[in-house]
Amino acid sequence: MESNQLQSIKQHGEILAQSITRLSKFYEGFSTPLDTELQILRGHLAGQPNFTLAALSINKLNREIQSAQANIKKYTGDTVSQLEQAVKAYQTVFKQDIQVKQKSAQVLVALHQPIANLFALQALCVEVANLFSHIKRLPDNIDDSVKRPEDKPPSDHLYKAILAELNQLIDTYASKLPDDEQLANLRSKLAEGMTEEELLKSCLMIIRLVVNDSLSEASLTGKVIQSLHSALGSLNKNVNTSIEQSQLSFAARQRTDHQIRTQLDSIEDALKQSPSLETLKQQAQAHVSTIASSLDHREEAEKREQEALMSLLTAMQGQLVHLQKQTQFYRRKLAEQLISSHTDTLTRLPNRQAYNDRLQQEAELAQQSGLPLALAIADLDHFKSINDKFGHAAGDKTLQVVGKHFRSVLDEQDFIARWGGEEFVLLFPGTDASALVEKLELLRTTLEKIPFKFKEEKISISASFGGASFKNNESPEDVFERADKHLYQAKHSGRNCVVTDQDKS
Ligand SMILES: Nc1nc2c(ncn2[C@@H]2O[C@H](COP(=O)(O)OP(=O)(O)OP(=O)(O)O)[C@@H](O)[C@H]2O)c(=O)[nH]1
Repeated sequence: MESNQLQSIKQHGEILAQSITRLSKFYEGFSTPLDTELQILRGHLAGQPNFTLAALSINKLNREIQSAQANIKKYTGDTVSQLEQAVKAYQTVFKQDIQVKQKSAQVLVALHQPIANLFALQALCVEVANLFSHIKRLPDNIDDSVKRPEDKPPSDHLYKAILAELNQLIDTYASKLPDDEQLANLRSKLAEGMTEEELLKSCLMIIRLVVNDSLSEASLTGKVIQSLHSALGSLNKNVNTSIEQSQLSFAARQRTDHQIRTQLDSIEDALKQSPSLETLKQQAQAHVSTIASSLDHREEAEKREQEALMSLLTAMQGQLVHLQKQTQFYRRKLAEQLISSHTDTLTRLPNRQAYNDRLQQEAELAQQSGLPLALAIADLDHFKSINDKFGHAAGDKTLQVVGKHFRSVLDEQDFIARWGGEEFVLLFPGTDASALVEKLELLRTTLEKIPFKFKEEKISISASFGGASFKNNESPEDVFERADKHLYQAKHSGRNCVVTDQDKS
């Protein structure tokens, strides 16, 4: 009997351990503590399962899942910064409108508050959407002083700034919606230039896209997290129920064992004290039948217990499968988001966000190791004329070829990202000031040799470079500013040249 029971517990433990193994595979790499805890849980379920320790382990797992929310926090941060960009652009455009100015300022304050959860993010998105609903009143509301004649595209600083922001937002969404015609049209119209009214309408379209996307991301991620929590909660509840059942069955078995022992003691007493063989026979029969009935009860109870345990394990297995599916979906989604949020859609190079992340890493590494670090900005020369002369598609193609070329010339450890427009930003770990000049010269000279041909016309493309090396305790912003100044000098010295800190001294 005892061995039957052991056998059954062993089988159940094995089923659960198998499910946990599958779950571990899906979670693998998601987070190291999660991997470790799943391994511990597998240990508790291997051989003779220890449900008490397994319950503790599942509680820990619950906590680890919660820490996955830190990732969500990062995505929340990205969404908030996109919303902030959009609100700022909107605020600048409607600067004449006091009401908009006040409301935008309120929304910006709200965007700077800590965001407790995805629902709070959703509320912020709704707030931004409400703010932008003002644009519906655009034709009556917009100040005449900011209107321009239809045929004269505006070219002031503000217009350029909005254009750059819009281009960046379009890049972000183009990868998510590659077949969106409206987005593709908008991209080419932006490159051709547009009136302020058209620009405002484009702003509205992109803003709607950002808000809708943020809302759907927030609700999707919220649903997944909720589902993971509820699945782990049910699992935990089931393990606790199983422990309670085991305790109850143990007590019941103890009671039956006690009854059997009492009956056996009574037989022994009867053997000693019985006056005749006939009486002894009768007493022994009565005791044997009581023992037989106790054993029957015990067997039935064990069968019931086994059935209950089996159905509990089946339910747990179902929950684990559900959990696996959710986790797989969630991991894929996170990976996709991470890649698309760090890649420039046109050149497939890392984008500005990726550059910011990498810059932080490289600056920290350089500080720890004491190795040199340099950065540079590359800006194509007279790029506008390529667009003007050969069309926007030729301009796009040029950016792709140049991006690919720069990447192929650079060493593996060097980093390049598209900063925006016709500008690229580069990081050179372990590169000192003179090596920086050599590397930038190599990029420059090899670029001008690429044979570009548009509409049968051979043209040469060149770029200007501004480079700077990190000095002790210098902030990345200061180094970037210096590189930018050097780039400005390069442009004003006739273009197609490299200017770095070395040229200054
Ligand atoms: N085709 C294409 N053009 C772009 C893209 N992003 C920005 N541009 C264009 O790049 C041009 C940049 O022009 P400018 O800032 O005047 O610079 P430039 O003509 O290179 O002149 P210099 O930098 O002074 O040598 C503008 O016409 C933008 O419309 C893009 O993704 N594709």
